[in-house]
Formats: sequence, C-alpha cells, structure tokens
Amino acid sequence: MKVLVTDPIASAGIELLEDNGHEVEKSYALSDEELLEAVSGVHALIVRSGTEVTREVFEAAEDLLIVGRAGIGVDNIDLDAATDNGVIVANAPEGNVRAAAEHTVAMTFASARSIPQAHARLSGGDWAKGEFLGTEVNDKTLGVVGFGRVGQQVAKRLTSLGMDVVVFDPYISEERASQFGADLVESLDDCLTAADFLTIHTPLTDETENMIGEAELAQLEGGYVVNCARGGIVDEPALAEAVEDGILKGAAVDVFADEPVSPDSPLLDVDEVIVTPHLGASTEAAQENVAVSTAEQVLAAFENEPVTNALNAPSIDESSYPAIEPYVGLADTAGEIAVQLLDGRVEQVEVSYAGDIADEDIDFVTASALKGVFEPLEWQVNAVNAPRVADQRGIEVIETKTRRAEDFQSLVTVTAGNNEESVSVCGTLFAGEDPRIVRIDGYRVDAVPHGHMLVARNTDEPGVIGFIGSVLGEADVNIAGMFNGRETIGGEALSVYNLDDTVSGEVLERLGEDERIIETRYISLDNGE
Ligand SMILES: NC(=O)c1ccc[n+]([C@@H]2O[C@H](COP(=O)([O-])OP(=O)(O)OC[C@H]3O[C@@H](n4cnc5c(N)ncnc54)[C@H](O)[C@@H]3O)[C@@H](O)[C@H]2O)c1
Ligand SMILES: O=C(O)[C@H](O)COP(=O)(O)O
Repeated sequence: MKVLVTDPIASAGIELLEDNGHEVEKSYALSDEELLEAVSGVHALIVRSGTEVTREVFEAAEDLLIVGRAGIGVDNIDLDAATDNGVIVANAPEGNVRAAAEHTVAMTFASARSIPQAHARLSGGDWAKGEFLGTEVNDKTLGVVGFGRVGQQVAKRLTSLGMDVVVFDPYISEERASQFGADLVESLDDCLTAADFLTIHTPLTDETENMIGEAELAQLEGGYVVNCARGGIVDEPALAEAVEDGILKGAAVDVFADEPVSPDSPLLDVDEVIVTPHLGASTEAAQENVAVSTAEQVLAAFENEPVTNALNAPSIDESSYPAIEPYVGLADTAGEIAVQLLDGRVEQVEVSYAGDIADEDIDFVTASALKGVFEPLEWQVNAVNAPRVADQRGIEVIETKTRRAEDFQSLVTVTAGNNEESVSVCGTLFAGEDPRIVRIDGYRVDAVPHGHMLVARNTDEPGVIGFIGSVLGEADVNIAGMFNGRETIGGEALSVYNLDDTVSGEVLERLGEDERIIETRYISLDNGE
C-alpha cells in the first residue's frame, strides 16, 4: 500500500509502516495543487495540523482508505467529506496530551513571570531586574474552558502548585470535575469572573469559534489568558488590544487562526503577549507516541481490522472485535444477496441478531450489512459511510436482537425491502468461521455464500431439479453444490445452487420458460474470484 506523509512525523511511525511492507512517501509543505496531485493513487494520508485535507483532496484521492492525524485536533480535515467518500479519519488522542499540558503550564509561568521578555532584555545586555514584577500562581484561580484530556492534566498540575480550579465544560459531569479537585460552573461568564488565569482546551468547532472575544476578555480584568488549544477560539485582535490596553496583564498563545501566523498579526506587536509556534505537542516522547499510534491505525485500516481511534466510522470496542469479526463479512454477504433477490426499491433494511452475537457490539456488523445492500453502488459505499448513505437516501435501518437462535449459536438476518415486498437472508457461521446461508425468506437452505449462485423458486415435484441441472449443464455451468428447501411436500420450494461459472440471461430465460419454475435469480458475490 502507498502512504503519503505531508507533515513531519517521528521516524518510528514511518519505520513501522515500512517494516510492514508499505511504501511511504514524505512530501512536506505542498501547495494545494501539489497535494491534489500527490494524493492520487495513495491509500493512506498522514498529516498533522499543517495540511488542510479538504473535500477536493478526498475527491482527488480515489484510492484513499484512511487519513491518519498524528495528533489530536482534526479541524484541518473535512470529516463530512471523508465520510461521504468512505474514508476513515483517525487521530492519536492520547500521545501528546502530557506534552500539551506541560506546555500550557510552561506558558502560564512564562507569562506570569515574563520569562521570555526578561530573557530578551538580558540577552540584549540589559539587566532590567526592577522592571519585572510577576504574579504567583499560588492561591490564584485557574479557569479551564474545556475539561477533556488536556484540560484535566493542566488542572492536575496547577492544583498541585496551589491553584483553585473552576471549569466550564457543558459536556462533562460534576463528578468528573470534582475528581480533579475542580468546581464545575454553569456558564462561561461564571468561569471568566472567577478566573485569574484562563486556559482554553476545547476543540475548534462552530460553537467554540470566537468564543472568547472582547466582552469575555473584559470580564477577566487583571488576569491572564493562555491558549494552547486552537487558534480561532480567541479573537486575536481583541486579545492583543485587551493586553495592550492593560485590561489583561498578559497572554500566552501557542496556536493561531492562520498558521504559520502572519508577521503582521497584532499579537506579535504586544510585549506582554508571549507566543510559540504551535509547539504544544513538540516533544520527542509525544511525537514518537503519536507517530506510532497513527501508523498503527493505518495498518489496522489496511488489514481491515478495527481502527480504534476512527472519528467517523461506526464504533468498535477493540476487545469485542474478535467476536464480531467473522460476522462482518457474513452480514455484508447476506445484504448483498438480499438486495439481488429483491425486485423493488430498498426503503427499509432490518438487521436481526440472534444468539451469542446479540450480546456483542454490533454497530460495525450492521454497517457492513448496509454496505452489502449498497453493493450495486460499488466503491462509493463502505462500512464507514454506509449508515450515512442510508440516512441520505431515507432508508430506514432497524436493528433487532434476541437471545433465541434455533439450533444455531448465532444468526444474522438481513431483510431488505419496501412497503410491498421484502427479502430476508439469514446466515450463520459453522464452527464459528465457516459462513453459511441457512434461510432465505423462511426456506431452510444450506448454501455457501461465495462467487456465483442461482436461487430458484419452483414447484416441489419430481424432475424440476434435474431439469435445472441439465439446463445449467448444457450451458457449461458446473454445479459445485445445491440445496433444496420447501414449505410442504408438493408445495413451493426454493433451491440454491453454488456454481463455478456465471449464468447468462439466456439460461435464466430458458429456465423461466418451464411452468414449474416460478422465478430464478442469478447472484454474483464480490467475494468470488
Ligand atoms: N497546542 C498543541 O500543540 C496542542 C496539543 C494537543 C492538543 N491541542 C488541542 O487541545 C484541544 C483539547 O484537546 P483534548 O485532547 O483535551 O480534547 P478532548 O476532546 O479530550 O477535550 C475537549 C473538551 O472540550 C469540551 N468542549 C467542547 N465544546 C465546548 C464548549 N463549547 N465549551 C466548553 N467546553 C467544550 C469537551 O466537552 C471536552 O471535554 C484540542 O483543540 C486539541 O487540538 C493542542
Ligand atoms: O491537536 C494537536 O494534536 C496539536 O495541536 C498538535 O498539532 P501538531 O501535530 O500540528 O503539532
């Protein structure tokens, strides 16, 4: 497989991919046009915050399976476009948390004690001892906006240095905050009025963009702002002005709305604003962690294994994956057969789980069944975007579960249909690994879901199966296996043939001419050679 890396990552990640036999190309600082050209034919793209992965990129990358983000923030990746194009996006949410938290603490102290400014004066030969009177963090209040992984680690470190912590995060529990000795407040205003130091740790979203503007900064009078999360959350001109006007004592900024930040940014003009060029994750340990973790996600995608940090694929609990893995292919195939047997439009898909499988985390299995149903759309649909494709097409998806599975350990049934008709295909795994279709529309069968199949509905009378066999034989179609299921003796029967070859339209026509044959369907499964 081909992997393109467009922002520098640690060599450990590159080596892991190469050791697994993949070809890795490193191309940094590409222009938009160069990136569109470079992604063609690539199976995985690895980025950090320096590459904008736009809809155009996804559309140009026809072979792309996964975008790995060697870090946390994915605001530079169009997730909707990824999903629309069936591409997994996975980040590395753990590997640089400590580095980001430590940088935030460092920026807090650097700002409170004017370390960069004092350093600059002294290196210029100026012993300006009397000009720097800092602020102690001890006994001050830290306001944390966004109390996820990084926010929590910052709180942990700064409480141990004597700070009280108040938290604004509408999506966490009071209990979570109190585990870190922090008080969860109801509103951003409450956080701003309580804080001496405000530190931001939310992602950049529609909700958080410009969340801290002139009015919010005014409420922090006499305080400090630290932003090591994302540019765009704090209004940059307003921050520069608030510090310049003495409303704030200082600010520390690691991230900018546009990166690299323009030399004309107002933030670079104010002495009490200290800046770093997005260094939060830039430690050796963090870079090694995120590079390896991202390479592992890419390898998982290549191997069709669970991509545990996927942000846009159905969630899979890693520990339960071995239990569902064999059913992923079975559900896909059952969906593929059901849709080929159905005459009309698919308006509803029901995936039913019976027996042991009903106790598992089956989101991914359902997504795979949908992928099978959408097989006629070929490469446009995969397990990543199948649920969305169903939603966009107004197809109702129902999941049901029951413990009872007749004599089987587990059964997965995919029923595709509309208000007038439906077809259900039920499969199981013999010996836990050998896929079998055991029921089609209620008829008991035993078919290996593979390659070429013929499904016939016929009257249950002597000679019909022989007739079908001879028509197939005359057309040089070899029968590898067959099973006949019937409701009652002499009633309607359904027979399934596993074949070595395709069946032409003429053969189907010939079979249909016999009045004992109600209907025949040739099924081609993409798991065949
Ligand atoms: N400077 C760097 O190099 C660097 C390094 C690592 C992470 N980061 C950035 O730090 C940020 C946080 O990372 P994380 O790993 O802690 O993410 P996280 O997802 O673990 O935590 C984010 C928190 O923000 C909260 N949140 C979301 N919307 C909010 C809102 N409107 N108001 C208040 N809270 C809100 C969420 O509930 C969540 O608890 C991300 O933007 C990430 O990209 C920057
Ligand atoms: O979101 C992140 O992980 C950090 O902002 C780090 O970004 P970087 O990988 O571009 O340094």
